[in-house]
Amino acid sequence: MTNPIRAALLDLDGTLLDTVEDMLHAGNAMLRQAIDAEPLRFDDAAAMIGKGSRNFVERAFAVSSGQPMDAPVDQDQVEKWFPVFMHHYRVFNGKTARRYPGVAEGLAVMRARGLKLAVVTNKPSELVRPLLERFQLAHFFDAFVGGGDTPQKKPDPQPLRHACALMDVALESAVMIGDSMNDALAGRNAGCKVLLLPYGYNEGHPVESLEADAIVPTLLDAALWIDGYNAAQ
Ligand SMILES: O=C(O)COP(=O)(O)O
Ligand SMILES: [Mg+2]
Repeated sequence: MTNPIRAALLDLDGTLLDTVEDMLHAGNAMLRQAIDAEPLRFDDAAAMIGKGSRNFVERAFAVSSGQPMDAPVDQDQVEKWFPVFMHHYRVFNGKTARRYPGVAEGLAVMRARGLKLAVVTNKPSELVRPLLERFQLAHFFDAFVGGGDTPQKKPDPQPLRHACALMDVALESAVMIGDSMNDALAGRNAGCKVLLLPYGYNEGHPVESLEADAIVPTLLDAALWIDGYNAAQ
């Protein structure tokens, strides 16, 4: 029985847009106010992105006090300063971000083939559409699922299920395209195909070490991989 791919679920940070500096600036503005700490470095911030903004704030406090990023931190402090981080994040959202090569081209090919497209990101939901509009990408998408739209975030499959329900597509007919273990695990757990891009943020777990149907260099290559897959069905 044939089962062509009818929908693509796209991760945002590290897949569509390079957003490290937005998060780095917001994190450092918060840390300056909270504990007058040494600023986070670019490489630290890149490794800390993946499990949503509250987790980024926890990691910011851990790293700025010289701990490994997933060391336990004072949750009262996180509770207090998370809204301050979000205030700065709203201000910086998209200011220093950039589109990765092949993104608009890849999305255009997927749309031309009739695929439904959703963004499935752990970035807080309120920031998702304004950011994609700023980069002229929002119009490609049928659905937007961000952090807070489902009780659980990636790597839980919940947000992928929600996106497929919104688009009326079976999970088995969808491919999750992302940059990290959160995307790979969520995709596998949901029963989707998984494509990974090597240029994003992987929390120290290179995409080569993750379970996927393929690693593709750009989103345009992802679109061509889907063409090849569907032609073979
Ligand atoms: O906000 C994050 O931590 C990661 O967002 P992403 O799911 O779009 O990679
Ligand atoms: Mg990502």
